[in-house]
Amino acid sequence: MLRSIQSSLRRSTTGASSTHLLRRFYSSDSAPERKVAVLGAAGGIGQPLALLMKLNPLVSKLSLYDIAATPGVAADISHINTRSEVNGYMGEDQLGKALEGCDIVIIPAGVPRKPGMNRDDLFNINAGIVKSLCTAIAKYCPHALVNMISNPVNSTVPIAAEVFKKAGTYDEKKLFGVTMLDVVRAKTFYAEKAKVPVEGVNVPVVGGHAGITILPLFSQATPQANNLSYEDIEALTKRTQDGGTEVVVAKAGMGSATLSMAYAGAIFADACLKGLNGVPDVVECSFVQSCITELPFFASKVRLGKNGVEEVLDLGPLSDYEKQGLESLKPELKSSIEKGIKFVTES
Ligand SMILES: NC(=O)c1ccc[n+]([C@@H]2O[C@H](COP(=O)([O-])OP(=O)(O)OC[C@H]3O[C@@H](n4cnc5c(N)ncnc54)[C@H](O)[C@@H]3O)[C@@H](O)[C@H]2O)c1
Ligand SMILES: O=C(O)C[C@H](O)C(=O)O
Repeated sequence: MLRSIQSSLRRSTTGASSTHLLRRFYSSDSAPERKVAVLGAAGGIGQPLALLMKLNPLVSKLSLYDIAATPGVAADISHINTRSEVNGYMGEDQLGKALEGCDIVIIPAGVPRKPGMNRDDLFNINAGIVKSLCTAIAKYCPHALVNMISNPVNSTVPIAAEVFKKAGTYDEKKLFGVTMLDVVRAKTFYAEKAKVPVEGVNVPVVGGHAGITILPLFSQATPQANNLSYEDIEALTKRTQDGGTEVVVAKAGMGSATLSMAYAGAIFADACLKGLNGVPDVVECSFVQSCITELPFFASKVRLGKNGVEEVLDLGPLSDYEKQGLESLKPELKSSIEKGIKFVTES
């Protein structure tokens, strides 16, 4: 069981050949030392994500930080028989220690949605949390890759960028909004509808991470299914855009996606680790600083390398339906980005 989770973590869009490469070059004995921190580690996402990162043989030190309950989570996870040393840190005065020497910082800290809310309704609380955590990152591990999970991602990523700019540490190659859950959902929904095994499916998802800003590119899905109508594609697009709300409604006041998010976050962090370690051709979708549209941040396929973002890949050929979706999402995404920027520049 443990081995099969580990081997699925080793798999990425690069597929079986990278699994083979990793086995050859990055067994836990020869993998470089990598410290990964999870901020918000005692939360609904934080706990299963910490567990999955503990199972990742590319991690040598796992640092679990939260404002409450981390000693218990860390003690529990530390008994698992894998490579990494686990340490728990609780409260602001331990944040520096949690971050020192980090290669990757994953941030799922902040409040989740309740039914009837949209992601932007979380801005007032989460913007401040993200700002203070990023201020500490700039001070204690300015060279770390940052994987931002806290919502609204369309605004929290620009907030992080502005905090780092103010501190003089901003490197656009190292800041990632985690949109992997949209890809995970698009793959599942597409595989179900096209009746193909999900393991072999890939679907790029571009734009942002809220409602219509989430734009799955089913015209580029692999394998291409001939059995899907225009209406099927419309329905799949809508379901992917509303995937978060589907979970919020089903949880009925008990929060939003945690388990699937932990899975998605672990896959994305694993891809970042592989990139840092020099594994070639690691490509995943992420919300990053971008020139591929007129918007300063945009989610698209990104090639990961030793310094973080190696290349932001362009959108490729879009169907007319996707072209329309792209134009429709721009005003909302632009305003969420500007809201994040202003939160820091005007404070
Ligand atoms: N990017 C995505 O695809 C995606 C998916 C799901 C959820 N989310 C977002 O992730 C965030 C967390 O969701 P959750 O379900 O884990 O929430 P949760 O309430 O279960 O956990 C959040 C954790 O953050 C901690 N926290 C609060 N302030 C903190 C601070 N200053 N420093 C460190 N930790 C702090 C809390 O103590 C708590 O343990 C939410 O904003 C949610 O909307 C994003
Ligand atoms: O929907 C949410 O509020 C959480 C997250 O962004 C998701 O997509 O599941």
